[in-house]
Amino acid sequence: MTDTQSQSQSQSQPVPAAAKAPINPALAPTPSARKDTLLYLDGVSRSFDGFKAINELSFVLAMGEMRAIIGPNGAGKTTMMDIITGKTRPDKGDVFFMGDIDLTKHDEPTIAQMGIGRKFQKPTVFETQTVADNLLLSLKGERRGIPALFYRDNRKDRRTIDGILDKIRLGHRRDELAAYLSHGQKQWLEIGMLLAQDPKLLLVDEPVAGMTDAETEETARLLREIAVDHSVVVVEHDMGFVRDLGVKVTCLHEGHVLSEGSLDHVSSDPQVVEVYLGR
Ligand SMILES: Nc1ncnc2c1ncn2[C@@H]1O[C@H](COP(=O)(O)OP(=O)(O)OP(=O)(O)O)[C@@H](O)[C@H]1O
Repeated sequence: MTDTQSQSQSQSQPVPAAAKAPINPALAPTPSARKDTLLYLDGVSRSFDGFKAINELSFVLAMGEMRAIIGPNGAGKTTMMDIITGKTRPDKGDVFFMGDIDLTKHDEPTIAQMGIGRKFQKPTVFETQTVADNLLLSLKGERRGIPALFYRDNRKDRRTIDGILDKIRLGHRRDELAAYLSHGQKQWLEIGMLLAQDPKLLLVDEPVAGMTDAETEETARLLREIAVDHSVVVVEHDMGFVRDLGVKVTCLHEGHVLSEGSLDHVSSDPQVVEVYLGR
């Protein structure tokens, strides 16, 4: 179904009560489409003490795509990320990475090594290390776990770190302790630490919470640049920022997809307005 079709459909039908919003089968992926996807979730459910945090969730991310996930508190956004990264096991459903890797069969460290990097809302940089050493400690490969003190720098790593520093707008702060960065710059450094692991997919949770307006705008630019050669899923409540990302949006509610499409389409969906944007 096209955006226009679903829009006109939602305009011509009465709006169901939000609490009883039906799971829309038109938003479910077709199994044959799985092989060309980076991320493929279908019929995924997960309960906590009988409460369905994720309920028949279907979600498909194309190779190279950046997607924004929105939705009210408790919609299941974090639990969905937890399921993708192996932190939480689904009770049922398919969760595939790169077409044929069944993520439900792997643990968290293995999934991270396979190329799914996650950034939590709160920055967790090493404050007592320099900006460059934070990146060095995050580089993928054999230096993992080697204290920076004993590590002999090499030209290739230095080039990689310089490239990341330029990208995350911190080249001029490379030798300063991370503790002296602003909140926004710490978020960029942590995004850089993800990039240092050379992930295929970045999951980024509320990156602009607590940022200044200027940092928020710069973060949208930064993620758009990163999305040129990475796939990205961004969870965010800041609609101005989501608009600046300029990507397809998925709105979750009660553990499943309520609406999906352009931001204009999703934000004019009466169900989304009722449960989220109109509040
Ligand atoms: N480990 C857990 N044990 C019990 N309930 C949980 C657990 N994890 C999540 N939940 C519940 O599942 C629901 C979905 O939570 P989740 O954190 O995924 O929502 P969210 O969309 O990320 O919300 P927010 O925007 O507030 O971060 C919530 O009602 C939450 O209380």
